[in-house]
Amino acid sequence: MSTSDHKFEGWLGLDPSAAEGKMQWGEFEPKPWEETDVDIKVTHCGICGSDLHTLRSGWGPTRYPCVVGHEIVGTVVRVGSKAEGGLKVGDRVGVGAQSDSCLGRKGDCEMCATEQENYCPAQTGTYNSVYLNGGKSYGGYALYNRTPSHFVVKIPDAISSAHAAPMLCAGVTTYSPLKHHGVGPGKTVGIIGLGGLGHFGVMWAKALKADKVVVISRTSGKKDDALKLGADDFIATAEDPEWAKKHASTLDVILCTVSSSSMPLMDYLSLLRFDGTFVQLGAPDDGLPSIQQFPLILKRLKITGSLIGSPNELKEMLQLAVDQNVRPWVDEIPMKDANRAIVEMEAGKPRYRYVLTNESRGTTQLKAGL
Ligand SMILES: NC(=O)c1ccc[n+]([C@@H]2O[C@H](COP(=O)([O-])OP(=O)(O)OC[C@H]3O[C@@H](n4cnc5c(N)ncnc54)[C@H](O)[C@@H]3O)[C@@H](O)[C@H]2O)c1
Ligand SMILES: [Zn+2]
Repeated sequence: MSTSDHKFEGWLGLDPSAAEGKMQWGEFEPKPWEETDVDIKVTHCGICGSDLHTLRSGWGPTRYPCVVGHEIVGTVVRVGSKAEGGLKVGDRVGVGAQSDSCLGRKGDCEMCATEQENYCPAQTGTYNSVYLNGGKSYGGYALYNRTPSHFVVKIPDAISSAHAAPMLCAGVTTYSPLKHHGVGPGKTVGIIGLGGLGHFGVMWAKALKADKVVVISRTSGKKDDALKLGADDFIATAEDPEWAKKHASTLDVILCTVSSSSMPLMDYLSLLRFDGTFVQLGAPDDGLPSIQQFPLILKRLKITGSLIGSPNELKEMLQLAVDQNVRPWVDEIPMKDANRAIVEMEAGKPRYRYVLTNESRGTTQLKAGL
């Protein structure tokens, strides 16, 4: 099919019940085409925790109909005459959680000028967002995707599409803060929550040669996995009341990927050494627990956050994955089973990322499978 004269098809969330596995297959109107755009035949799309927050309007009202999915890999089928990056029809490419920014079109933008496009105030999310030309953004639980070329990255030959997909959000969201906060030799790192983001956090911290990586989880159910992923130690907070005391002041940098507000934040902070940094990545629907001042004051602690990664960081991370042989643990699930997959994601089943796949499935088969 030519993508120029068709609507696209995908899994539409129509109201918050979509997050309970009630997405419906249907047509949507991609953004109006611009010559800087690329159309991609989606072969793979990872399922990120953010897809669930958005489907259920957890972060405020979602712009339904909404097609989620921002760990997209596929094949280029159409390239605009002004596309960047030497992209060609047939290239294997990826799109992460950001699909546009002002790129200077709105005047001076310090973030775009310094290649930190992910912090551009006018950034467009890959779904549930609006482009500067007024079109809505739709994600990768679909057959096709249209994205401005600046936010389309080539996938290195050495990385399979199923492995590349989760790197584009979960991967870069953990890689970027580890790099930014100087994780490497001499640093000890804690990763709270072993899910899609968390399992990448462990692997990147090891690939960056951190001295020690500790996983902090509620139970010891994932301990063996954590050690296989490269972790040096594991803390099960629900199984040892003394955990915070035993491990006090041992970590330099903590990434917190927990997506619910019921977390012992002050105990987590007590694990940091003097001058340590706590990076919140998880984005609970109902915010974070309150913070007491003295632990911060007494150890000069820093609490910060981090948002996905820039196009340059995506490229850097893919290269690190090639050089250090970092690959996520994925389960491939046919696109037709997306509703089942998101219900299982909500229940915490993936070990550690589900990737929806359209490979060798046409529209007819998808419809037949509904
Ligand atoms: N900051 C960003 O740029 C960014 C990017 C992507 C995702 N996110 C957010 O990160 C969060 C995690 O996303 P994900 O895709 O890794 O989800 P996930 O479900 O794969 O992983 C979350 C993990 O946290 C664990 N967990 C939940 N509560 C916990 C607790 N109290 N203690 C310890 N572990 C706990 C869960 O069991 C699960 O393993 C979501 O809120 C998502 O929206 C943020
Ligand atoms: Zn994501």
